[in-house]
This record gives sequence, structure tokens and C-alpha cells, in this order.
Amino acid sequence: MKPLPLPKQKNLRADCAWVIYQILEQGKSSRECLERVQRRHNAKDNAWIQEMSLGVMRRLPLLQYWLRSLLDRPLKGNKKVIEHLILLGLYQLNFSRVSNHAAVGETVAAASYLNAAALKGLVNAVLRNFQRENLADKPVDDAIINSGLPKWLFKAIENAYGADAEQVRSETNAMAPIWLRVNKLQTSMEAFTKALDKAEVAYTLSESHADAVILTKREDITALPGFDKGHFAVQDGAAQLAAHYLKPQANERILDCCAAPGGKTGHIVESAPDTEYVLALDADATRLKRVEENMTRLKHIVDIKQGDAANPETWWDGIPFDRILLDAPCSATGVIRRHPDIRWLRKSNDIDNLAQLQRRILDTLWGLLKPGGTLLYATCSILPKENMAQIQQFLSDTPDATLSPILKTETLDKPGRQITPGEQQMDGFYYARLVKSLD
Ligand SMILES: C[S@@+](CC[C@H](N)C(=O)[O-])C[C@H]1O[C@@H](n2cnc3c(N)ncnc32)[C@H](O)[C@@H]1O
Repeated sequence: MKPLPLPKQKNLRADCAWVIYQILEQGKSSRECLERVQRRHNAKDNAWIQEMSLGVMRRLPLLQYWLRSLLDRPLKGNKKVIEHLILLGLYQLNFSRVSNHAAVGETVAAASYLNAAALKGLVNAVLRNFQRENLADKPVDDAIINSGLPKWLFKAIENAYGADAEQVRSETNAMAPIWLRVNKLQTSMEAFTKALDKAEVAYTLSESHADAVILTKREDITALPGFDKGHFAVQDGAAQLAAHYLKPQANERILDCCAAPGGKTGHIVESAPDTEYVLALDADATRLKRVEENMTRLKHIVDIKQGDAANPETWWDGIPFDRILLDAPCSATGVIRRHPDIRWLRKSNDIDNLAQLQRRILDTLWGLLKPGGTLLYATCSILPKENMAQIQQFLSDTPDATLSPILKTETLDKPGRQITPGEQQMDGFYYARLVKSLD
């Protein structure tokens, strides 16, 4: 599909339709396109644009089903974006608090901002027919459409989770809470929660995480008390387990591999401020800038390098590491509830390619680990090929690797801890801890 320029003049719904087009037709991430659009709106409108465009990602199969039943034939070429505008209209009518009057009227008007004034009649007719035919009240008897997921992912979850698949799918399509990690090197839990109370910020404490706070209302993170002073970082509860499972110690050399934007790097430093050396490595220079910004704000000192994990000769100084965190590039299927566009950006054949890349990096990093050293393998995936099956195969191919169980229930056939989305309010994540034998 042809690139579509950003509408010349700002308009809430036209800009939303542009974001949806960019994600679905151009394969761009929501973060990237929202950033462009949000430069020209105020905070309230930006929140609306984000809620609506990500909402469409969550409900896309049902919205498309309705669209197909209302539109005689698909729109093509530069008219395609009008389909996305109609999807947005259908989403507002069904899943938002926008009045029906505004959902139809304003969506029709937005067509002009997308250079398609001639199609206003069509947008109006489709949305009015939807209301007239009461499609919202006619149940759709199709589990895949109702799941909000692409067919390949629906099936992959079915195969992996059997009787629990429905629960995993529904949590995958739910809204994620915002977790904060208190930076205990700059404040204390007591002082931080006192400051939140004073600012009347609604939150709960996590039963499982001593350093975590879970916000119960959406907040502007940068306006929370202590943000500028580095008193906290935004980090999901599952991601907060990485430093806990890695167990960094004083005087050790630590590699945080695939580190950007540095969420786990910061927590490693907070867990063991007196390590000898922490290296945050990532292949992506742009994302590494965010590591620098985050470390500066949190007041942590680490070494930051750009490099391909599978090619250590370009970045490694030759001294082995005591501990390595490999937060491997993955399908991110465990964080779809947080980034609903991922389900449409990933394709089923990505999974085999990712599993091969993960294995290549794992094999390479194993050579950089001291005898007796620990490697924590992590992904934010819920698919066994990237997780249990990956580690099971690695253990069987690598004679000097042994499993250091995180859970008592782990076996060589079922290594590691698979967290599913929503478990104790956490994202979907996988961890396996491996130790290198001494001889
Ligand atoms: C899941 S994210 C890491 C999140 C990070 N650990 C955190 O906690 O904030 C995966 C990262 O892997 C990086 N990456 C992908 N392939 C890589 C490679 N071959 N070498 C190094 N980094 C890579 C990506 O740039 C991305 O930043």
C-alpha cells in the first residue's frame, strides 16, 4: 500500500484514521505514528487519539466483519484510509463514550481532512446503516473474531495453553495497569508512597513485589512526585522479576544484553549498587539514547554500548561476565495488552525466525560467561517455541549448561517460569536461569 502523508490540517478523527492506516497498511508501530500525530494536539486530545486508535487495534476483527457486511466492495488506493475512518466510526459507536451523534457527524466531517470529501456520503451511509440494522446487537458466532486476535495467534495460544487458552486470550486483549518501580537508591517506599498520598495519586501496593506500586488511574507519569529526581521508573511487574532472578552481587561483572530502553538495567543497579561493572548493550542506537536518558534520570552509572549481541568481537573487551541477562528480541506476544498493535505487526512466520535469532545470541553469550556464572534468559513472549522449547533444546545441546530452577516445579522437560498476561496483574513473560559448570 502507498505511503500516506499526514493530513495537512489537524483533526482528531482524520489523525486517528491516519495512525490506523500507518499500522495496518504500512506496518509501522503505534508508538512511532502516535508520536508524529501527537505533536500537534493538546494532552487531552492526545489521550483520546491514543485510546481510539489502540481501541480499534483491540477490536479490529469484529469492526472489519461489520465493515465488510456494510460496504459493497473494498476501497482501494488512496481511498483505503476511508475504510480506517469507518472502522474508527464503528468503534466509537460501540466501544466508547462518544455520543452517537458525534460519532457519526464528526467522523463524516473528518473525511474532508483526508482529501476525500467526495466520500462523506459513503461514510455517513455506512455508519447510519450500521445503526439502522442494529448490527451491534446481533451476536457474531465466531470465537476468532470475538477474541480480537489474528487467526494464527488465536491458534498458537490454543495449542500452547489448551483448557486455559480462553483465559490467556482474554487477558491478552485486556487493558494493562501501570506499574512503577521505586528507585531505592534515591528514595524509600515509605517516602515515595507518602508523596503519592500527598499528591492524591490513586495506587495499590503489589502483594508479590516489595518495590512496586500499581497505579489505579491513568496518570501523566512525568507529573508524578519524584519523576525528575529519579525516584521511580515505569516497569511492569513481570519485568521487575529480572533483577530478582538474576541476583547480581557486589564486585561482579554484569552484562545486560538487549538492554534498551534500560528498564532492567536500572533495576540491576538498584539491586546491587556495588557491582564492578554493568554493561548495557543493544543493537539499536536510537533506543540506546533512551537508556542514557533513563540512567541519567535515575542517577545510575553504567557502560552503554551499541553492538550486535551475536557479534561480540565488535563490543566485548574479552573479560568474561559473572552474570548475563539476555532479554532476547521476541514476538512480544506477552505485552499485546499494553501494545495492541503488535498482534497485527507480527506474522506467524516471524516466530521461527525469532527463535533462530534467540538461539544464535544465546549460544554466543554462553561463550562470554565465566565458569560458574549465571545467565538469565528472558522474553516477553507467551509462545513455547521462544521459551520452554528453546531452553529445553539449549540444555540438551549444551553439556556445560545446567538449569537453576526459579520454581520448584521446573524440570528439564519444562524449564523456566512462564508468566501469562494478567497473572498477579503482570505482563506475559518467560524466565529461565542457567548456570555454567565450573570445569
Ligand atoms: C525486549 S527489548 C529489551 C527491553 C529491555 N531489556 C528493558 O528491560 O528495557 C529487546 C531489545 O533487543 C534489541 N536487539 C534486537 N536484536 C539485537 C541484537 N542482535 N543485538 C543486540 N540487541 C538486539 C532491540 O533493539 C531491543 O531494544
